[in-house]
Order: sequence, then C-alpha cells, then structure tokens
Amino acid sequence: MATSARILVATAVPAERDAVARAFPGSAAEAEQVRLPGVCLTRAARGWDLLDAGVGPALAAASASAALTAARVTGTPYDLVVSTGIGGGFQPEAPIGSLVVADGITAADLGAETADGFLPVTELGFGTVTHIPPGSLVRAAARAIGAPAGTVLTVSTATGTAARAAELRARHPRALAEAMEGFGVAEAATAHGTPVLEIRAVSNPVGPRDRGAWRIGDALTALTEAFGKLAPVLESWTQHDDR
Ligand SMILES: O=C(O)c1cccc(C(=O)CC[C@H]2O[C@@H](n3cnc4c(=O)[nH]cnc43)[C@H](O)[C@@H]2O)c1
Repeated sequence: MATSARILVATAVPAERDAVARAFPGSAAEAEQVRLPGVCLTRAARGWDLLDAGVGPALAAASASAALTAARVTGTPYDLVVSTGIGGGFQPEAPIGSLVVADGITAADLGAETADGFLPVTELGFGTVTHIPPGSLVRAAARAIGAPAGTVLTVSTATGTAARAAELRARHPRALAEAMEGFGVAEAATAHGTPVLEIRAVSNPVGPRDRGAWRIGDALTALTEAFGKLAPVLESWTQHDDR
C-alpha cells in the first residue's frame, strides 16, 4: 500500500471516533463531514476516514457497507477497514486499559441453541462465523502497539454473568475480548474484498455486569495512543506482505 492508502475506521459511538481522531494532527472541528445513507463520515487526515457506525453488528455492517460502496462508486475504494473501540476483556489475558488485536473476528452468538448446546450458523449450513484478518497485518499491528493477538468475539448481547463468560471461553479458548461490531464490519469489508482488522481497548472485564466500574476514559486514552502508533504501520502495509 502506498502512502495514499485509503483506510476506513469504524467505531460504534462518536466518543470512540473522537478518540481515534485525536491521534491525527489538525482540529476535529475542521474535519470534513460526509453524509451517507444513515451515517456520517469524518475525514480525519489524508486517506483516513472515520465512521461512527453505530452499536451492534447489524448497524455496523450497514454503515460500513454504505461507506465502502460510496468510496467504490466514486473511484476511491478503501485499502483497509479497521473496526475499533472499547471492549470487554477476558481476564487475566486482557486487563483493563490494555489493547488487543484480533487474529480472528468471530460471531459468538450467531447460530442456534439446542438441548445439546450452541450450534454456530456454519453447522446449520449457512454463511461464516469467523473472519481472519491478514496475518502480516495482525503481526505488524500487534508489534506496533505491544498488544497480544487472539480471537475477538462479536456479541449482540454483552456478557453480564460469570457463567456466560465461562461458556464463551469454553467455546472460544483463544478469546481475548468481546465487543459488538467487529463481525458486522468484517462482513461488509469481505463483501468488498477489502482486508479488515479489529483492535479493541479494554474498558471492562467480560463477566458480571458492573457498568459503574467501566474505565471508559482509560480505554479511550489507550485507543488514541494506539492509533498514533498504528497510523504509519497501517499506511505502509501492503496485502502483498501477507505470507
Ligand atoms: O458513555 C460513554 O462515555 C461511552 C464512551 C465510549 C463508548 C461507550 C460505549 O458504551 C460503547 C459501547 C460499545 O462498547 C463495546 N463494549 C464495551 N464493553 C463491552 C463488553 O463487555 N461486551 C460487549 N461489548 C462491549 C461494544 O462494542 C459496544 O458497542 C460509552
């Protein structure tokens, strides 16, 4: 990818988008805003477009798809899509304030419940439940920010009990974190043949719900620092590097 790389960063909410924007020089207030169907894009820096894509995999997929399609039809397709924001971390591997890079983006609750347990949608004969980001990209990103790589789960219902956390870990032993958008963004990127990456800053443990204990500020600060380090790495990554 040359220096003119086009990178789409999809967050769930504006606070996460703004945390990413702080990694780029220039005033966010001066950044160009582009209205798309159902979503607004912020041009943060040369080649970098930020999207507050909404909460949950469906809205995130629809928003990312709108941005990817708009870029394609105007002859400026994206080279890379990054799903990012805060997330829940599985303990002790992903402590609060730490960062994780997804080497697998997995829809953890897309399937069917049976008397014998959960069946992923693939075992029902449909679709996919995991997107695998390019290995060279994962390694470069993880090295740049000093973060571990592992599975990041996408859930439509945030985990709120120790029992659910244990169940997810049993089904996904390599899971480091959960969030609610990555798989949707990855579905949209894959439909366009565009590589996808997911990076999460841990704001809370995956487990019993205690919203008051979420360290959102620490996680957003970690996100800003991460994108400061990631920007040159992602801009210079080429898909050709993947081996
Ligand atoms: O209230 C705020 O100031 C605020 C600022 C930034 C983000 C938020 C959110 O609530 C973001 C929701 C978003 O966060 C992800 N998330 C975070 N922890 C978890 C979790 O334990 N399980 C699943 N998802 C989590 C998720 O992607 C949400 O969309 C608030």
